[in-house]
Amino acid sequence: MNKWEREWKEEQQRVDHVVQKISKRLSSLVQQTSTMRADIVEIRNQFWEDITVNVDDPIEAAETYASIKQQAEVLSERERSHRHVRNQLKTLSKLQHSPYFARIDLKVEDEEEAEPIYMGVGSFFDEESETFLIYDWRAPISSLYYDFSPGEVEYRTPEGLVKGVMELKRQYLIRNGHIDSMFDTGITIGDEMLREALGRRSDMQMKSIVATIQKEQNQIIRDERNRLLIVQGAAGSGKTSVAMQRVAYLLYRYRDTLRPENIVLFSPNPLFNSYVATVLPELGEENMRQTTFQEYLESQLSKTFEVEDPFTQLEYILTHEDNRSYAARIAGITIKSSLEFMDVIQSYVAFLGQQGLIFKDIRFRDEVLISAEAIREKFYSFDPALRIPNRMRLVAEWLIEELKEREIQERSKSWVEDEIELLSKEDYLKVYKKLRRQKRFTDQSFDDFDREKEMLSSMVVRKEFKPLLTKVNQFYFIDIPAIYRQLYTNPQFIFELRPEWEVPSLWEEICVQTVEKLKHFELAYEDATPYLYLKDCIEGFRINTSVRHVFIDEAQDFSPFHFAFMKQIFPLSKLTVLGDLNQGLYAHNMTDDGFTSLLSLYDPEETRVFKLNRSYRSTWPITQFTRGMIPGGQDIEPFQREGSKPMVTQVSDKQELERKVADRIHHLQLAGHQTIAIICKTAKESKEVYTALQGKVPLSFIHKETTTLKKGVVVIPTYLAKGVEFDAVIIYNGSKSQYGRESERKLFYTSCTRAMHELYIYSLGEITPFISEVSSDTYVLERNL
Ligand SMILES: Nc1ncnc2c1ncn2[C@@H]1O[C@H](COP(=O)(O)OP(=O)(O)OP(=O)(O)O)[C@@H](O)[C@H]1O
Repeated sequence: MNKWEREWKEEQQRVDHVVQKISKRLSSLVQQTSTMRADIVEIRNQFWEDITVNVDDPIEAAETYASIKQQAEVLSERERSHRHVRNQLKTLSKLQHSPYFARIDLKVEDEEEAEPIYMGVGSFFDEESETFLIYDWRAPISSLYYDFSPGEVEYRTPEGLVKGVMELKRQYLIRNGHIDSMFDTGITIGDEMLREALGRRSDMQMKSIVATIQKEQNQIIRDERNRLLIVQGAAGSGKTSVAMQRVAYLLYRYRDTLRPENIVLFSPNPLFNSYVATVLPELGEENMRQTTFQEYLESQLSKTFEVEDPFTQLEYILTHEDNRSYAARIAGITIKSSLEFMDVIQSYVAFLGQQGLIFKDIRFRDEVLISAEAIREKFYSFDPALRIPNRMRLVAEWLIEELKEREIQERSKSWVEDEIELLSKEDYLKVYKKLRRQKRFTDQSFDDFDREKEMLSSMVVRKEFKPLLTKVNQFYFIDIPAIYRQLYTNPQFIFELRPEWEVPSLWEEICVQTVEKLKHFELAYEDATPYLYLKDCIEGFRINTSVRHVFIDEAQDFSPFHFAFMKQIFPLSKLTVLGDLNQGLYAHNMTDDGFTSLLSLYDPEETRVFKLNRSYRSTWPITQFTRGMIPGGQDIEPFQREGSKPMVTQVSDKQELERKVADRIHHLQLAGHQTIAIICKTAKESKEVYTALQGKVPLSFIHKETTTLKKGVVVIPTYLAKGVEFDAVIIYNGSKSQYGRESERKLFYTSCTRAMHELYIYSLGEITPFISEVSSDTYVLERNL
């Protein structure tokens, strides 16, 4: 047995020892939880029995209160401990199979001997030996593993800086308590381990990367200082992975104060949400709140409008270029996404503070109770120095008082009597009981009838008025759609608001288009955020203060306006923004100013920008090929993982194309690939391809309502494939006619970069210039003409 084999054996013995300890602890914890649960149930049942409620005597009432409070505290303390034990159980069950993935031997300054530190997805403290048999990967000491190679090291703890020497850095792959592989690593976290992790086939769920986090990724994961973190990373550089590990890190680091519901992740589509949903549970943490910006918009606007989603907008951009109104629509998207447009709205709001607000009549049974004009007058009678939302609150209070008076007047109207006739027996009984309670019913009093009638009419009127009062409290009397529309009804109006604004040439047409849509209660995607912003400026911002961390993935799809709006609604939150400007698909990011506008929103002292240039997803040949398509692509570092060159096949007719693609799918399946995507430019093309291939190969069609990805072959438009990866990718038609415009370059690049192991591009007719420009050594060309 050589030295390495001996060491391997000793390591396996340690694994066995640790696993045994974990099993022992697990059984005692299981025992503990069941006792705890029984305790809690018992306390809950006895809660009221142990307390004598006496509220008549103030001294006794105070005692009762103290006793309730004490019982509640005991209960909540027990529940907390129960939760804690349950979490421990969850972590230990994971550690039992794979207790750790790395070890470092650290000799701390002034100490004689090096101490081995083992790292896993959670920590395990052995009470017998009073040592940590496993350290959590997020503990301060574990940072050494990610940040240093063997040699001199230092790390920060709450007590201060610790210096020392790392004598060994070792990695393991342990499955079911068995060491499958083990490497000693030098400079970075071993490429062998990484290669092995990246070489695996995709199974439609994102994985945790804790064992192989790279130094530059670790910095982002552990950053605690900055309010705004921007991560600009190449396709496949680990942005989403970093975001997920960062959430896990924050939940650990601030475990006493931060709960998963205080963190929100905005992702590009619901499919992506389900793709990443398993990462945190794999790390023993609960998922943060996941949503899409569209979901937020809908929650605020869907009662009033049919809100267009970003995919429909993109579908329009990609398929309607011959449309007469196309240029104005694109110009409108660009303008309405800019920070300048936010300034326009602010000027408009200032204007509205003086004049121009539009209100709705408050009507009741086809009669105007309070006219829009009266509300308008009231509003402008308040001190103009007060902000609009404050004046609106005063208007609402005034309206409620007015309505209360009207309510009394209404009781004597004839419709009330008719309604009383229609009342049910239960309603009568209610009134009767109420009168009795009030002791107003006498046995033979002659006015009993009048009292009953009075009460019945007030009941009938109140019931009808209640929704009116609720609506007033919710500011329904303000006509926000009309106010937003007013901004566009007269194209000259904007010059009055901001004479210095350089109004684009197509502004008139943009106005016509916007008004037309609004008339039908349709809100274009580019209008949704400006509309909400205007609404919030008038009604007051619906801010969320419980959210402490907002993550935005695929952030290149957010406009400067979106970012500024996000800052308003999450005022106490830190922001982690991850994106790749080369994958920007939407019209609003064609201006290419990147994250400059976002940077302008935060203090530079509290901001940090990270760049991730190493790309991990695809094999070396695929990244070599794709990086040639984009400006600055030479800075992307492909990861050394072998594979075949992408293949570009040119065909001359549709049948040939269908046949070739079907054949390719068979080959890929035979080669064992589990996830194969046929990526199309649009939903329209996806549908056609799906119809053409159906029956030839088993496949599923992914559309914007699809929420989970399954293994197998999928036909998918690029914008839904964003952020996701596949073993093999087929670009259905990478021809010049499909991807000929400069604005389609990023779309094409995004599609190609979804491939992990193999990439095939077919082209019906002339090949897209985005390929012809790339060095011909990076791909294999096949012409079937
Ligand atoms: N340190 C790492 N160790 C192991 N795998 C990694 C590491 N970093 C990234 N990966 C893998 O690389 C692939 C791409 O990662 P991820 O999806 O996070 O990248 P991305 O930058 O968000 O990509 P894109 O912008 O193209 O959607 C994933 O399979 C991920 O598991």
